[in-house]
Amino acid sequence: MTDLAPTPAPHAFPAPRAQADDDRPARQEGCCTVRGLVRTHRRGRGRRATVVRANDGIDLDIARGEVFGLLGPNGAGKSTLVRQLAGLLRPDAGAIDLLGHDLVRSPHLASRLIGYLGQESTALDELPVALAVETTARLRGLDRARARAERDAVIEELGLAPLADTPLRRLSGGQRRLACVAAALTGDRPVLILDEPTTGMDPVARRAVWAALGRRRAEQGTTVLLVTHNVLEAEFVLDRVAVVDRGRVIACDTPGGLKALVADDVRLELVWRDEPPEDLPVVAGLAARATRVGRRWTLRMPAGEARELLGRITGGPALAALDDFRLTTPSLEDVYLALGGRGEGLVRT
Ligand SMILES: Nc1ncnc2c1ncn2[C@@H]1O[C@H](COP(=O)(O)OP(=O)(O)OP(=O)(O)O)[C@@H](O)[C@H]1O
Repeated sequence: MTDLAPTPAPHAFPAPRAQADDDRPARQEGCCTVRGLVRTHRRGRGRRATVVRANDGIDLDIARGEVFGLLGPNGAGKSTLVRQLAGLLRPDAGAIDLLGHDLVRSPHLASRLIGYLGQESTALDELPVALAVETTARLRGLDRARARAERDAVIEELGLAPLADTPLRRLSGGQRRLACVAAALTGDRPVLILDEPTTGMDPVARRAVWAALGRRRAEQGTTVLLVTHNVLEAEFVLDRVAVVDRGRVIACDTPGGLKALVADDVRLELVWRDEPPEDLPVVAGLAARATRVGRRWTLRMPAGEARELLGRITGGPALAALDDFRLTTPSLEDVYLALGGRGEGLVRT
């Protein structure tokens, strides 16, 4: 497949309140400020123990009403960061201000301000979906009538009505995740922190989640902090994104602003039927520059060079070894690679 056009957005969020005309959210009142955050984990026991610097001096500024993302591969330090913001993990050093509160000194305040969805949430597994949502709402301080009203609304909103009476442990992975998102959305929290909320979900469920978050942002000014390693989602749903690698923020901007860093380039993807024919000079010349995932080679280069290369590949013997190729405008993944990030942990579907 050849595709020179940018992929269309599957879902566009409603604009945040007071958004500017360009795609850059207007600078609003601060929601969360992080300065110099350091958190280490000890791995192993005894003399063999090593220390992992999971967050290595993180600075962030998140505005109210913003949908802000943390993008990075496995082990980059995203969950460690959001668990500190949610008051579940104490930083070794640094400061976190959330809506004017010092969360390092008073981590217990986080649970009153934040609706948090962690990567693993098994606490609700034995409960039917409706009761899990209602219980979460009650735990977050809603009276019974309001908790039930929120339960019914969010179950409807996320299309969970047919599963309302099914215990979470009997659901598929994606359905279970959707039920956990439903629970996380209850309780009118001004800030939602969701760690890979759409993992395992089909496109319909994902769209329902993005719509629900967009609605809360548009109607209540809710601030949303999302963790993802899905570069496509990051492009479509986030106002701004911090690219995290090895415990550090290596870039932070709007998806458009980040992509401008590599705007003069295009991305060339080559999918080989079998082993790439590296004995052919044109292929051998690309081998060292390509990022390889299985039989897929990805390269970023100026548009003219890509056209010339494709001409040589498709006009010569290399064509017989080629299963598919694709020429596209750069994505956040290209930005990530250009910044020195490791691309193999990122998801593109
Ligand atoms: N409880 C822990 N004990 C020891 N090491 C940990 C612990 N939690 C995280 N780590 C390590 O800290 C680093 C950052 O992990 P973290 O879970 O924050 O990354 P992540 O970006 O959220 O990854 P993923 O996308 O896989 O969820 C990794 O090297 C990880 O192995």
